[in-house]
Amino acid sequence: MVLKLVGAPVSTCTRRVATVLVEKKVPFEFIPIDMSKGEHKAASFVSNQPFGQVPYIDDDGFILYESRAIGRYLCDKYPDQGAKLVPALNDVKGRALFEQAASNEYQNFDPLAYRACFEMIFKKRRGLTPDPAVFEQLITALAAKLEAYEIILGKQKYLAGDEITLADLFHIPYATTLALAGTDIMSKQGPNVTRWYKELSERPSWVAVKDGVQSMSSY
Ligand SMILES: N[C@@H](CCC(=O)N[C@@H](CS)C(=O)NCC(=O)O)C(=O)O
Repeated sequence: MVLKLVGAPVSTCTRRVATVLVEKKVPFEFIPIDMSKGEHKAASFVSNQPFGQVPYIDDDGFILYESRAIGRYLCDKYPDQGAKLVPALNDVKGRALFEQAASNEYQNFDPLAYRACFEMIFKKRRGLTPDPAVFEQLITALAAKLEAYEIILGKQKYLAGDEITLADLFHIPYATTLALAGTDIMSKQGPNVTRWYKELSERPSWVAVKDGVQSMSSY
């Protein structure tokens, strides 16, 4: 049975998963959830995603949520299909460097990037008033983190080495949404971050889903 991706077409986390599905060339059926109607809080949804957040996948009855966990699952299930994205299990050092880079995304990049996007974009959707001063503080803090990225990416092509991994791809949804929030931080931090961000934002898997996820029946 074809894998089902249950999510919202332009949610950042749903598009994170869809990007990996496209990278791994996994056909999927997209089941859209209308968050404006609160469908993600309905009992039928919460029975599969107890936090009432999109997305989750239904892989022939196997239910999994958390976008990054889904990405890892897809790479483990389809190691020889599509882009590799995660070092092999027996590549102990490669695996450790991948997890180091993935932690950077989750701990150093995502909290600040998410809050900056929340301040200028998501607040408006909820009828709240953005605070540009808070946004600027967050962007200043994020710029300090990106100074470390500039050093890392000056020594290697990607965050975990010279091969692209999930750790790079996981950044794309919020890195690109930052531009919509009104900052060019990803393009002016330094030549290495600029080069890395440009490549990620133009990656075909992201281009295929960035304007809204749709089912993919074949590749
Ligand atoms: N850590 C979760 C976060 C999921 C998440 O926050 N999803 C957002 C949309 S991108 C959501 O459903 N927000 C609604 C809510 O939290 O009530 C993941 O990576 O899947």
